[in-house]
This record gives sequence, structure tokens and C-alpha cells, in this order.
Amino acid sequence: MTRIKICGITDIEPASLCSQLGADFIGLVFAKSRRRVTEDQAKEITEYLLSQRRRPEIVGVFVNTPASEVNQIADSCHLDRVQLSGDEDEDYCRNIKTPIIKATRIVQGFKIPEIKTLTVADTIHLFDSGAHGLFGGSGKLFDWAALEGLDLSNQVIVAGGLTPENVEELVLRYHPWGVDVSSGVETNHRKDPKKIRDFISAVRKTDAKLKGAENVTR
Ligand SMILES: O=C(O)c1ccccc1N[C@@H]1O[C@H](COP(=O)(O)O)[C@@H](O)[C@H]1O
Repeated sequence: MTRIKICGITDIEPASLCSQLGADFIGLVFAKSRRRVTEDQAKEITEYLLSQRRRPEIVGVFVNTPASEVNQIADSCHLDRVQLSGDEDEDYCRNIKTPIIKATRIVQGFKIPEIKTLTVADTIHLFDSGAHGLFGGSGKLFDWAALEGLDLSNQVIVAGGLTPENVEELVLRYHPWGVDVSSGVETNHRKDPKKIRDFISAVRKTDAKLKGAENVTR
């Protein structure tokens, strides 16, 4: 099944909905962003989720933040993982005490040469759009030609401009391990419960389609 990450959660209600609908990860943005949460807001959300029997992994999103600060926030806010969406290198990653999602921004014409394996254990790779010079959350697609020929089935998440309408095409064409969305499940800059439902449902229906096709070819 394709893992689903819903990013840019700022309140308990959408966090609870994502949890009920079986999202695999939710993201709390600590980087400079209109979706930025304070440590207090984050704690409120994580403490709520930790009280639930089943919950998504909680991911904190950072951009070029000192490692000591990332470690302190991960600890105080009970983060399961940290997403590094800036220019953090491998040495930096080795100083992070929580499992990592390392984002690579894809700009026009960039061809991913290979999926570079970080030696840091249990790293998830994320390909996101580098549109408008932003570190993420642009709501813009990157040219999926950059994904051609890559094996995305092992700990690779694709993000950038996904929506309930276009995620099926991505999953059918590239079979990524996971997908990630923020802007595409918002209306007027707020998380929209219907769009969250539609996104998760689109991914699950596509998974079922792929499974059906697999059974036919056996
Ligand atoms: O969401 C943000 O504001 C953000 C800020 C800084 C770094 C990353 C950010 N979000 C990440 O962007 C992608 C995709 O977002 P979108 O669907 O294109 O809006 C996702 O990985 C978020 O984690």
C-alpha cells in the first residue's frame, strides 16, 4: 500500500481526521512558513495523537535549522521523525537523533542520477518541487520525467503539487513507496476535510486498482 503523508497540520481536528482515515504520517512545519506551528501548538497535537490507540507517525519539518535545535524540538514535541527540507548534508544528518526524511528539491531540467543512499539508518527520501525557489509547500508539480527509470518502491516519497485529482496518475505511473501533500488538501489556506478524504480515498482506490492488475497478470 502506498504510504500517505499529510503535511502542514496546524490543528487537532485535521490531525484527528488524518488519523481516523489511516494516514501513515502527518507533518508539522517548524520552518518559516504560513503553516508554521509553535512548540506549544505542536505539543497539543502530538499529545492528542499519542492518546489515541492508532495514529500516524508524527513528522517535524525543518529547513537548515541547527541540529541541536532540531533534536531539542523532536524530543520536547514527541516527534517520530524529522523532515529536512533544506541543504542539510550527511554530516549534519548524522547529528540528528530521530529518524529522518531527507527532501531533495527538483528544479526544471534536473535529472536524479540515482537515489543516493544516506548512510544514516532508516532514512526516507522525499522528492519535492523546487518551484519559486521555495523549500517546499509550493503546491507546484515538478516535471515527473525526473522520476523516469527510478525504483521508488523503497522508502521514497514523492511530493509537490499533488491533489486528489492527480495523485492516481503519479501512483499508477511510478509506484512510489509514499506520497505527500499539503497545498492540495487546503481551501483558502486551511486544511479542508473533504479534500483530505478525497486524497486518501484516491490513493487507496489506486492501490486497489494496482493490486487487481497484479492478480490478473499472475
Ligand atoms: O509546507 C510548507 O510550508 C513547507 C515549508 C518549508 C519546507 C517544506 C514545506 N512543506 C513540504 O512541501 C511538500 C509539498 O507541499 P505541497 O503539497 O506542494 O504544498 C511536503 O513535503 C511538505 O512537507
